[in-house]
Amino acid sequence: MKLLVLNGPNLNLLGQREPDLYGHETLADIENTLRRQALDNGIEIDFLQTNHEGELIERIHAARQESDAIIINPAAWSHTSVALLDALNAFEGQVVEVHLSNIHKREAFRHHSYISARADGVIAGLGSFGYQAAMEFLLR
Ligand SMILES: O=C(O)[C@@H]1C=C(O)[C@@H](O)[C@H](O)C1
Repeated sequence: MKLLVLNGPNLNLLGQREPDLYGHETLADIENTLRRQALDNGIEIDFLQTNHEGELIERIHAARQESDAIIINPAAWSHTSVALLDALNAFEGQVVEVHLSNIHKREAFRHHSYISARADGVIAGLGSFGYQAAMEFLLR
């Protein structure tokens, strides 16, 4: 399996940004944990974090030929982006949506995610374990 892990805007600040909500681990910490989990399970893994919506969309387009499954934390674009939903609707593999925080316990504008209309599974509020749980789901 070739797994693609995508992270949206401001997640490059993990560890510094609102740690009470998003934790103290850096994105590099999270990616390193996932890299080890992937190695232990014999799967290829690739990562992209971007603050540019078009770059994320174009990486999803490329994944149509390159990746078997996607784990995505769309961050704020969860709540705004039909374009990102449309890109994921053009991807035929499994998609798991991850949110570090429980978006349903937060501001009302975070309660809806456009991406959930495409996701095969949605994980929210488990912190960085959500990414690991998503990989376990895809490996089952
Ligand atoms: O919990 C998270 O990982 C999500 C991350 C963000 O940056 C927010 O904009 C989302 O609303 C929640």
